[in-house]
Amino acid sequence: MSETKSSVPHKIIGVAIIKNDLGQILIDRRRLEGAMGGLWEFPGGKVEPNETVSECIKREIQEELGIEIEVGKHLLTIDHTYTHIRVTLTVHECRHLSGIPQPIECDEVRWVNVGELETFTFPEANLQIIEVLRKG
Ligand SMILES: Nc1nc2c([nH]c(=O)n2[C@H]2C[C@H](O)[C@@H](COP(=O)(O)OP(=O)(O)OP(=O)(O)O)O2)c(=O)[nH]1
Ligand SMILES: [Mg+2]
Repeated sequence: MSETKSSVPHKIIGVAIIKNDLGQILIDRRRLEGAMGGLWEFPGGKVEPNETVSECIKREIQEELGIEIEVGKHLLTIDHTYTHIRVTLTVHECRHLSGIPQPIECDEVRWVNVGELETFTFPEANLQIIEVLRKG
């Protein structure tokens, strides 16, 4: 008998590729304590019950960074299984509207050029996102 079902929890994550007027992208560094601590990521978080992915992204970005964004079109979806969790990253392009990003729920935030992304350490699942952005 083959074992095909994974027993780790599965979460749907809304992920924002937020661009400013200079074409830079906003990244944040996850808190040192906790899962994937210290790694850089694109802002976002878990989709709550009765919430669309777009609603989730807008809410998470307001909660985590204190800024207003416009959630734009879907860019890609990545399904990835880590040792303790399986995530489905639903990635949307977003536009920065107002506010200066604050590291409210993370250690650091930065605007970076697409070409600089490879110099930061991201979770494994992000390699595909960065590849798409570099080609974009
Ligand atoms: N936001 C975000 N999460 C990512 C990225 N890449 C990646 O593997 N993840 C994973 C890390 C986590 O397992 C999961 C995001 O969950 P999270 O715990 O940060 O969710 P959250 O913001 O709702 O946080 P919390 O309220 O549960 O603390 O997705 C990414 O680029 N951005
Ligand atoms: Mg988050």
